[in-house]
Amino acid sequence: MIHLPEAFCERMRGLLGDQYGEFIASYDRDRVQGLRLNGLKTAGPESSPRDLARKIEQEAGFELQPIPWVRDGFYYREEDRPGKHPYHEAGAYYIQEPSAMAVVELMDPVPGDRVLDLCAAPGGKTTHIASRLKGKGFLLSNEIHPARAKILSQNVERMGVQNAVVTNEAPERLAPRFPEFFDKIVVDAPCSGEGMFRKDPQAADQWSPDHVAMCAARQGDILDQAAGMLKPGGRMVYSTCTFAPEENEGTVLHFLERHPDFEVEAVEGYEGFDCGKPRWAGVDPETEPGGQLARTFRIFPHRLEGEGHYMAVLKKKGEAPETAEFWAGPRMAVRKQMELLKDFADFCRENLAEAEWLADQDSYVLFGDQLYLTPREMPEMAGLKVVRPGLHLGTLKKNRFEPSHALALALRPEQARISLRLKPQEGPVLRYLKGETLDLNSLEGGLTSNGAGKGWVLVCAGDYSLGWAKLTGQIFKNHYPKGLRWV
Ligand SMILES: C[S@@+](CC[C@H](N)C(=O)[O-])C[C@H]1O[C@@H](n2cnc3c(N)ncnc32)[C@H](O)[C@@H]1O
Repeated sequence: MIHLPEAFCERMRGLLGDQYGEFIASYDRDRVQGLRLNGLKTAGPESSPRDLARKIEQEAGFELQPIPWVRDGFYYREEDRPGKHPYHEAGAYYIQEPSAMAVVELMDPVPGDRVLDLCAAPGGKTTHIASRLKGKGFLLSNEIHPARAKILSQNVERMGVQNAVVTNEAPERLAPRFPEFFDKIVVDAPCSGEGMFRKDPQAADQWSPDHVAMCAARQGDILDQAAGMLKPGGRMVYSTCTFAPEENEGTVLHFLERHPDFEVEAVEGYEGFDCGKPRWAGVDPETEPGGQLARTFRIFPHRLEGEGHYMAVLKKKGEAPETAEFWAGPRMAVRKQMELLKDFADFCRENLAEAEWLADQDSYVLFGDQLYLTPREMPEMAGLKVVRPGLHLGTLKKNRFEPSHALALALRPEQARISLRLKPQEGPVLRYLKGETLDLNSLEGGLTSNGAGKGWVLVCAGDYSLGWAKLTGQIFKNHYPKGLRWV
């Protein structure tokens, strides 16, 4: 039984009126659990999300039910524990609270967009955006807290994202660097977390009216910085996981007062979503210009199977400028270092089935001996705290190239010359995740070799790449990173 703060209950009673009983009763029910399929890993040209979910159900023994407002989202049963399955390590899906999945659905990023996720850790919205971008366009995922930025980067890696850069900056340091740069921005703001009380009872202990007021002030500051980074005509989604009107309608109302170049866009929600509540922010809906706050969305736990969320789709008036300028500096420098990339080129020829990694040399960047593939559209980043400048390809060692774990996760099985597809549930895949050496003689099938008998092997759980092993004779030397190994 969760202990809810008395002042919170009082306020919700006043706001919800005769719905309060149902609302408060929802805290006694088990919370619903959701996962979102990773379109970067599961995208087959002919498969619908439901077909892919059926396949995962059969292979992993889960029971999945569609989340109605999310194309790739599914409810799962707690006892299936998908977070402890090899498919989770392979980035086949991301575990995410179902109502939180609505944010990126409303934002609707499309391949080629330049997107900023300003408050991004641990990466729910970022990995959703990346899945929608399908590797095309540019995603800047930022997180202010260093430790959380690291976790964000690890999740970006696990999901096999190629075109995202992760930074660890305060919004006010990013804003002057990217004036009117992004097509879309998500501000999933730090908030008082009233929608998290079931998941995280500690959030209830930390709640206070002063904390709500502090969050509202901070949200306004973050939104002000974000506003300058959005192109005219661009779309910004503001969201919180709290019910407090000060942090929702109130924050949006004051933002619109300060930024008359923005308006709330009229987009379609899902039938169970509630409208924003202007009156809760002290605004008479009859007199509010354009009824804008009523075009924002609320998800309540007693009305839908989710913990609760608030979302506003904000549009910057005007037309996007035609021109786009990109940074060319370090790429030119890398060109001069092409002979250093020779070992990488040899690695690709010997171990990858497709030479596509060599095609776009302008995007390779070296940091010391670490080689990265940066998004084509990466802007000037010098002077910013960059946690991940793009896809980490590997390390240039003396006369050889050692591929990174991130590269393994970004490849599909058919892109490797030798791949080992292990059954997702059985002994060998678990032994691989524990860091053990595998012996070809003890494995039943699963090895696909395109002519090569030795070299780097892409180890997969079913159809999803998990990591590297090195095959010599009959032995697969395990290269699953030590820090990730299962115990
Ligand atoms: C609601 S969480 C983001 C969740 C994330 N979008 C996701 O989907 O996984 C808000 C994040 O904002 C960060 N944050 C805290 N203060 C901030 C500030 N002043 N500016 C920007 N971000 C801040 C927090 O560290 C936290 O990671």
